[in-house]
Amino acid sequence: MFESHQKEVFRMTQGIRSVAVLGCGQMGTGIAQCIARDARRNVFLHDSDQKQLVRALQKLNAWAELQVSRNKWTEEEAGTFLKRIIAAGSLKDVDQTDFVIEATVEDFQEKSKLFKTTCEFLKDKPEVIIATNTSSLSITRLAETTDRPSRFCGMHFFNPVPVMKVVELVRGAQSTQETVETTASMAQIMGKSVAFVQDSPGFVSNRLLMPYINEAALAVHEGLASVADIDHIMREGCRMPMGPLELADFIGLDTCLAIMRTLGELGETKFAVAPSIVELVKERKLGKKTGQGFYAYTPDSIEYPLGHR
Ligand SMILES: NC(=O)c1ccc[n+]([C@@H]2O[C@H](COP(=O)([O-])OP(=O)(O)OC[C@H]3O[C@@H](n4cnc5c(N)ncnc54)[C@H](O)[C@@H]3O)[C@@H](O)[C@H]2O)c1
Repeated sequence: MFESHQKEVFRMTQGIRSVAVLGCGQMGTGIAQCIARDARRNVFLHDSDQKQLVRALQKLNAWAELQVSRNKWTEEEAGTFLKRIIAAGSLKDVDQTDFVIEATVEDFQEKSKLFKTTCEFLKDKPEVIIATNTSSLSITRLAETTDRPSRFCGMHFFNPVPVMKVVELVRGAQSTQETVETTASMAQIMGKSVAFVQDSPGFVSNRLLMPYINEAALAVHEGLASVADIDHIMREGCRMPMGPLELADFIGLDTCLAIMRTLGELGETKFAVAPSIVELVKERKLGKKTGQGFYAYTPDSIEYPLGHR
């Protein structure tokens, strides 16, 4: 049974030799790492901000070096891993790939603009699946902004990608069974298990997680306790691995705010966003990635480990 499933995963993914990752912030970098490390495929990294691209390559290099210095990999293994990672000269290079994973900002207009251009470059490759790592946006509506709604679906990874083992797989109204199965197989060769969820704001994870984070931010706003004490209570009293506010900083407050606004589409007043989150985002205090959010971070604490074997 297990063997026949493995064979099927192999069959679904054998034609996929190169994967494009669009957007290489914290999620895109982690996704690229799993494609090169676990799926053993080439990965084309693209970002509209050259600095982010350089930063992603530096992180992946540093991670490979760490594997060697800890005797987990030989120099040759590290070299093979790094050879699979290619900085795309431009978005046009997407035409050299067989599968696309989008991980740019959580903004419907931005993502749909990017899909439009991506599809122009992919016009001779209608078979290529586009998967989006959106945390909350409608897969069906995003699919409609592409030229291939049947070959589009949601592939929601968790942060940090190389460490977290599950992917929420979200089918759009027009996604075919083959699209879903191929994407699920891709997730599996990247070392992830798959949970199938309906296309609804925030899917399952963020529908449950964001109200919790928002409530913690409201508690700060109301002066119920300090940021550190709220996190301490939830870590030590409720056995959460991270407190809600450090988790919000880790995710990125801009991403949290965007997700919460999408949850507002559910029409429930319980999703009214805490003023402290809106204020921090206005001040570009986006959490760990900018060095300041609910907490302040020193420059060397901004980098997080990308997963150790
Ligand atoms: N942060 C999390 O915990 C988390 C978890 C799961 C899913 N996500 C989702 O993943 C996506 C990315 O989140 P992130 O945390 O990596 O954000 P991030 O801010 O770290 O990175 C976003 C990257 O996208 C790039 N970008 C923006 N517009 C672009 C464009 N038009 N073309 C190419 N690149 C572009 C930015 O330069 C940046 O490097 C979002 O949709 C988010 O909701 C985030």
